[in-house]
Amino acid sequence: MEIVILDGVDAVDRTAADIVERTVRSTHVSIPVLGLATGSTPVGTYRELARRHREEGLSFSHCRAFLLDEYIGLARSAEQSYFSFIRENFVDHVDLDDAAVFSPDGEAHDIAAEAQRYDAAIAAAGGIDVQILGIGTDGHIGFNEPGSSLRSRTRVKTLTEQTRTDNARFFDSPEAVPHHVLTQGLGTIDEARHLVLIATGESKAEAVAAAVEGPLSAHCPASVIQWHPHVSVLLDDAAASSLALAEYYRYAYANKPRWQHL
Ligand SMILES: N[C@@H]1[C@@H](O)[C@H](O)[C@@H](COP(=O)(O)O)O[C@@H]1O
Repeated sequence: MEIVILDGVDAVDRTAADIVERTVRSTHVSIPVLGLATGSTPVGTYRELARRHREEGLSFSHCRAFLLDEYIGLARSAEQSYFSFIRENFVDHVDLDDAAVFSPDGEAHDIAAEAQRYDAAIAAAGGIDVQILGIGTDGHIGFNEPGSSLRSRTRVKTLTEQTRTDNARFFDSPEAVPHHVLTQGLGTIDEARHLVLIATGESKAEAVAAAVEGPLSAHCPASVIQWHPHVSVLLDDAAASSLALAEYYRYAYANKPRWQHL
């Protein structure tokens, strides 16, 4: 696990974009599979990737993408659905084929079957090469709320009131935020080959400290990243402000061997 404390949100966006770009341009991977997160944190990364597409010829036409999660009971066409969110904030601005962008169907009649189908689709694509992750203020990744099994697969979860309140800003009223979601499990996420967790702002500081320096525990689902062999945690100063070993992380990154990528 590498913890990188960067100078401002733009640097976080650029560094996350660098990692995605490296995967997309890799000659070792014929069909790069991207794991996309929603929420406001990765929007700057997506904007930077779209800029590189426009100005630097970065092409996503050979890529596939899988979303982490979706609300249950919200039409895909609703502007708050993650299906719509990822198109508005990323897919519509690059040359990624819309048909190559997959997300759990929160309107499926048989939601348990849909969850299994989604895990199988990720496996059939060869797994995810690079997974972007945000983090909720209660330590969730995807929509894996506290108490999520560390080896869970894609399934239904009930949102905490904290998450519903945090996400109310995207809806007309707090009551409109769905109670249930379909989310990749922590075990599903753990199978991605590279996890890139990004967090900015002071509101994420406690959750980041619990995820990175706390015990590996279902109480803080994001702590599952400690178990993974290739993790980059990209933070601004505010999101890093509760880390006990911040000084060491800065020192280690500043002295990183030049031949080593994130
Ligand atoms: N399901 C998403 C998560 O994937 C995201 O990480 C989290 C944080 O969102 P934000 O980046 O807006 O703080 O929000 C939602 O709950």
